Amino acid sequence: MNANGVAAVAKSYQTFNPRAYLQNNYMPPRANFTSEEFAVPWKLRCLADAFATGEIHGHTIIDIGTGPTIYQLLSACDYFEEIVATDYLEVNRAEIYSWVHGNDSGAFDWSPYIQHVCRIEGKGEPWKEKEQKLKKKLTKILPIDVHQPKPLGFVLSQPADALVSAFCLEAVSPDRPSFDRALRNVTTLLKPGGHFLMIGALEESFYLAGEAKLSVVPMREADVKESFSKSGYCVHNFRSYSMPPSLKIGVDDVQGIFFIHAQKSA
Ligand SMILES: C[S@@+](CC[C@H](N)C(=O)[O-])C[C@H]1O[C@@H](n2cnc3c(N)ncnc32)[C@H](O)[C@@H]1O
Ligand SMILES: O=S(=O)(c1ccc2c(c1)CN[C@@H](CF)C2)N1CCSCC1
Repeated sequence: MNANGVAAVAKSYQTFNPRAYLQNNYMPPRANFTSEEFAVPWKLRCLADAFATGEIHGHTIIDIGTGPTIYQLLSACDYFEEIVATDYLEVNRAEIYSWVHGNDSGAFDWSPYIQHVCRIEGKGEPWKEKEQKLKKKLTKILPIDVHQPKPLGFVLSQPADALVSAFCLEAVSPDRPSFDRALRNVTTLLKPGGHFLMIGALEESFYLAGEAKLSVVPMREADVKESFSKSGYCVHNFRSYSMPPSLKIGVDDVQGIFFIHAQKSA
């Protein structure tokens, strides 16, 4: 284990600013919904399409490295009874808590995302209904460390039916072996035969979140597929998106995004 590298990552996250991170990635102009050619609609479409297959359902889904965002949970709402958010930082867990339980004052406004997902899911669901449904199902907001063999400690009594994760493992792993170990660690949280939906960065080496400059292990498509295969997954779907120059504004050096739908061997 690259203990020094993991410790350096943990130190770098101590200055992570959730609001700056949200500003950099989830607010206009970067967060553009006007066309499916943009990154955010692409991500939401990948998740909506995966859940629309009906293959991914059960009682509990765990989001690995939730951060201060909830967009990655919107299409899971109709397929799970319980949604568990997790993050390493208390400041991020507090952002999620504020959105779920707060009176909307000060919490981040996810309504454009909720409205977009209701539109592309095509069920005619009022966005306020989806918002309330997610808030009701998001029952746990837990500390996590993907570099620990038991990332959630001894909190959960049984493995989850599914996992979802967005921009986490590559953003917290100092190198490829650490990424592979982290994937193996979080896989212990998933039941055999369970599904894992992951969105992540391609060929990214850094990103900014306020004062924090975070290192990212650059991943290529082949690296992602190899990691999942080595962790005992069957890859059902892999899609990638190339970042247009207009979306490269200096807050990171991401070149593209990947979406992978993989199933843990039974
Ligand atoms: C790039 S952010 C991703 C946030 C969100 N999922 C998204 O889609 O934007 C990476 C997240 O990983 C969290 N993190 C940092 N170290 C971690 C660790 N050792 N284990 C799990 N999560 C960690 C950070 O606090 C941060 O919220
Ligand atoms: O949804 S994104 O693809 C996105 C969203 C979040 C992140 C990245 C990219 C890349 N850096 C990650 C650091 F880990 C965080 N997006 C990038 C283009 S503009 C809107 C936001």
